[in-house]
Amino acid sequence: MARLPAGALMQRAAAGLAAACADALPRVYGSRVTLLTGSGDNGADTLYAGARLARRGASVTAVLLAPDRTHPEALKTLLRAGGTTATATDAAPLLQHADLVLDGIVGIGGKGGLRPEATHLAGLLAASPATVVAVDLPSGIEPDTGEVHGTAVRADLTITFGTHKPGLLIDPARAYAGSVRLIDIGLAATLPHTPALESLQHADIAALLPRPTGESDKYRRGVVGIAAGSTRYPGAAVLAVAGALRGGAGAVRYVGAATDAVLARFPETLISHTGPKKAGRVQAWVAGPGAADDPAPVAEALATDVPVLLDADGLRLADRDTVRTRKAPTLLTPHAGEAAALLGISREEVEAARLTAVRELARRYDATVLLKGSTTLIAAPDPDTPVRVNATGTPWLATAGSGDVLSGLAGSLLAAGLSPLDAASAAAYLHGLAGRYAADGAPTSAHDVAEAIPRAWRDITT
Ligand SMILES: NC(=O)C1=CN([C@@H]2O[C@H](COP(=O)(O)OP(=O)(O)OC[C@H]3O[C@@H](n4cnc5c(N)ncnc54)[C@H](O)[C@@H]3O)[C@@H](O)[C@H]2O)[C@@H](O)CC1
Ligand SMILES: Nc1ncnc2c1ncn2[C@@H]1O[C@H](COP(=O)(O)OP(=O)(O)O)[C@@H](O)[C@H]1O
Repeated sequence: MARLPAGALMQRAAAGLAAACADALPRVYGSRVTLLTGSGDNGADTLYAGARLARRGASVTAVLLAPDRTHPEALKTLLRAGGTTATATDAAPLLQHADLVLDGIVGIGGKGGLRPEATHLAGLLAASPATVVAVDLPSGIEPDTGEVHGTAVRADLTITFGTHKPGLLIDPARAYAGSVRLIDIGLAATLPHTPALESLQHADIAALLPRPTGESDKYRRGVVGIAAGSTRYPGAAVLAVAGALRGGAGAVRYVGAATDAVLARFPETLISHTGPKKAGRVQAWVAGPGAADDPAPVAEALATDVPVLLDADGLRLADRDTVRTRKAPTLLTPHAGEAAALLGISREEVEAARLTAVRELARRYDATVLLKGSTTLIAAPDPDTPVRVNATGTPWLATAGSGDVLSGLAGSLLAAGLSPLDAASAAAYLHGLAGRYAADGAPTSAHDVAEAIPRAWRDITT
């Protein structure tokens, strides 16, 4: 992100910060505020905000990480307002007895984790009962990727300026930010034209969802083929069909070994007793959930000229060169473990660097990739397309089979004519919202999530 000189923008940032701190304190007058002030503009923000709080009667002390490189004007302003300074060696009692701590060690200029002195302060802060407000972003997280290298500040509240940074949206860094409040300081004209990330909201998703018209019939609305399930895992087929039936396609066609289980639950499913190749008219295939070790249906689906979504076993069974060279688009929907296997790295490495992982998979497979988990990310094969971060969801979705529901839902949207990027984005959004409704603060099941999809759809579109 381009950096701008201080000045008016910094004053706006400081005003917003001071107002947020005042909201977070029972009262400003007489409260004890400690500033963790680094040598950059992020530190200067704390000094200007601290000056505003000092003028309102707070007792404000700035712990200066680099006393000789502190922003001189900002420091003068704090001192004039009655604030005081301390060095890092005196920080322990100041942090322990503060009501509120403003973290301005580093902002968007901090890369590669905190340096030792800052690490020490972050450790002391973790043991403090004070409310921690991070300036722009919590110090120590990687602003542009959401990675965390070593110790980082854990904030209760982050006041961010102008735009959300990727690190505030992607785990693991996201978890360090607490609640995030965006303040508009007039940066819009200076932000990059194409963002690195985008996060679709209700109205964006509503505009993508298919709507039947007077001319619609089941074939025009799209037929989604589900090649899933096995004698070992029949439930995966049932759940993928459950998701597909709620995804906007006009019909769901099933091929596989779980016909009886699928029909028992969903008699409206069309059944084909062949593989995908001869199954009849289908506008998009979902291949892989519960497929166990049979590569044939996956290979047959990939040999068609319609979009294919590969999930679960399908990811393992598919041939990478076939995916890369097919003409019709492919959508991959791995969780972190599956992504790790495809990339030849560990699950932990994927979870620590989700943005890199999803981009790399999209590049290697020349496919759209939806990486599931605590932060769901969707990357298109074109590296210049912003990665999408899903805004809905709940950890209650981490329940067996909920991924199968997602694959059916996304496949149905593909069959209805959405591009892989839009189908994946809309499916993740609906699925996350349905997960929240189904769970409502208590454990839920994949089937409940599927049944909550229509409510999520209605909420988005009405
Ligand atoms: N237009 C803008 O971009 C605005 C930026 N503002 C603030 O300016 C910040 C960016 O300021 P800067 O570019 O000066 O950068 P930072 O203040 O984020 O960090 C740079 C300073 O931190 C030190 N540092 C770097 N990495 C470190 C590490 N790992 N551990 C400890 N110290 C480290 C460096 O020596 C450098 O002096 C934003 O985050 C925001 O708070 C606001 O004032 C509003 C306007
Ligand atoms: N910690 C989490 N927070 C939010 N959502 C999660 C979390 N863990 C998993 N999920 C979501 O739950 C679903 C699980 O899918 P998946 O791992 O494929 O399960 P399964 O293979 O059992 O169907 C995905 O939509 C994923 O994004």
